[in-house]
Amino acid sequence: MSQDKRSRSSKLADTLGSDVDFVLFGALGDLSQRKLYPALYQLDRENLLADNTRLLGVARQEVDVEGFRSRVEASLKEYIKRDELDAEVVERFLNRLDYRCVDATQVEGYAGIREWRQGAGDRPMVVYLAVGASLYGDICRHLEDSGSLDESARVVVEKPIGHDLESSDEINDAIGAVFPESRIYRIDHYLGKETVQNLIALRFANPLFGTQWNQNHISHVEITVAEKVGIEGRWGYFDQAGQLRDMVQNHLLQLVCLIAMDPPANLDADAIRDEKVKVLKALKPFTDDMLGTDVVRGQYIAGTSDGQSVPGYLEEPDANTASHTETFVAMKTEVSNWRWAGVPFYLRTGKRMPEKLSQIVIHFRQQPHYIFDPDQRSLAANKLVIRLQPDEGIALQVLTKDSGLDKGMRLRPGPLHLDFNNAFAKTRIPDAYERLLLEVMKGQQYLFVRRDEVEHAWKWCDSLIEAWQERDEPPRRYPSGSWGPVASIAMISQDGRSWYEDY
Ligand SMILES: NC(=O)C1=CN([C@@H]2O[C@H](COP(=O)(O)OP(=O)(O)OC[C@H]3O[C@@H](n4cnc5c(N)ncnc54)[C@H](OP(=O)(O)O)[C@@H]3O)[C@@H](O)[C@H]2O)C=CC1
Ligand SMILES: O=C1O[C@H](COP(=O)(O)O)[C@@H](O)[C@H](O)[C@H]1O
Repeated sequence: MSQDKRSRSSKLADTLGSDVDFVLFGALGDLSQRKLYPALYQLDRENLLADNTRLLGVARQEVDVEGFRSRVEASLKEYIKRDELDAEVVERFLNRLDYRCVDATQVEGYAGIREWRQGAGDRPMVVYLAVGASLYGDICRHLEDSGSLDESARVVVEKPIGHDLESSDEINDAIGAVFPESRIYRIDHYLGKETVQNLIALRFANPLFGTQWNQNHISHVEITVAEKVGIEGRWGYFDQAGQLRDMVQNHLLQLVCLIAMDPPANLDADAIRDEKVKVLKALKPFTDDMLGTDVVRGQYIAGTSDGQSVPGYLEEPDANTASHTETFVAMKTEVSNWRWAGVPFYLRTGKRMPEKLSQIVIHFRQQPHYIFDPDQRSLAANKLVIRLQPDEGIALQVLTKDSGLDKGMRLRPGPLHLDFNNAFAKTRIPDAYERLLLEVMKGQQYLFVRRDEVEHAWKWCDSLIEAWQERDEPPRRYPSGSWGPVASIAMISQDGRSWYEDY
């Protein structure tokens, strides 16, 4: 066996161990092209796809296998950096692909999928639903009725699952009628981000933080997920959803869970998910009287992005000019339990902000007795800044003595800084979908969302949506390229605080 082959085999034994048959519904859609093929290619390049792993693309368009492979090759060329495109790996990857034209709503077409699976032996089947959630029920049922499934089959579903608790229950029931929970992988791609997983390591591997992580030592928590992009031509989807359903119900609440949860007994999927559910259950529900003080909804108007003029939300292609859908939301919430009582969690997320920035800031309390210059009192607290993207890293703001003979005991804030790109320079930070696809192939569920998590997240969001609907107020306008409505600054400053924008 060559050295190369040997290292490939041992890597597989550590990570993957078996071949998989992917059946990808929505094989010609945006998600597949932008995220899934590039992620699978990267896994192949890293020798993490076992030799006989195959993928069957499924969509309604009439394309032959060669045409399908050319489309996938074009996606790789568009979304993979040039120096990461290896012709040999591209060819190996494309040879794994096959295609069937199937209308997912018609059971007749599924015979093609069943035939493709014949002779698969004990190779597990992973059905990936990169289609709208309204098709999930039909697809699961038809896969079963056509005899295409076996005990090995896992299903991967994308967010959003429904638009409220009731509709998510219907979708989850339809999937659950065919697949047991242990074989359902609900994606929240934020859980696949390297820095998001790092929250678990940071909190539970460092006693320094473990002992301080509660209302005795932390005064408040900020989570910002700012996007520079607008709605990217997705008016039809986005206008029905809005930023609360698109980003808060899933990604931001998962971040809240990872920050607020108690230590799990171990790293098993259910141990982690049990703790996350406790956080979701403890979130303080919204009532009408909190809308004026604790929540701000915004919608972007025309402005600039990277120095270029960009249209407002209501001027986007296909826009309905009467829409009150929010593209920004800021809120103050609380996890009402022993650990976090009285600690506000300030969340904000919006589209068309000045930059792409996802970061969590943990603000520690001040010392009980302050002995330095009274003018510097506002400096005297530590902050832990966890930068999720871009420029992934962690910075702990500490206070030291300012140097110089004339400075006396003046304080100077400065970061103890861990920049992931510098610290781990030789390691490429993988895209979230690479990690998630790998975990699906390994049959591990800890990075996927369990049904009760989805339900409790919806229950909390529904309380806010109902309060909004009763008030029926238009969102506040904010210019593209700004940090959202001024009211979101007022919301936090009423507590004597401000959004943290340094790093
Ligand atoms: N795009 C993204 O960045 C993200 C997407 N998602 C979710 O992923 C899913 C897919 O999104 P996206 O890729 O953007 O959607 P697209 O509209 O770009 O793609 C949908 C795909 O589904 C296929 N399709 C639609 N109807 C049928 C049918 N009846 N039978 C078989 N195939 C069908 C389409 O092909 P054809 O018309 O040929 O049948 C196409 O390949 C959605 O649930 C979305 O919410 C989640 C996070 C991010
Ligand atoms: O799920 C979604 O996420 C993206 C933001 O993801 P990121 O990895 O770029 O932070 C968001 O733009 C999209 O509207 C939403 O559906």
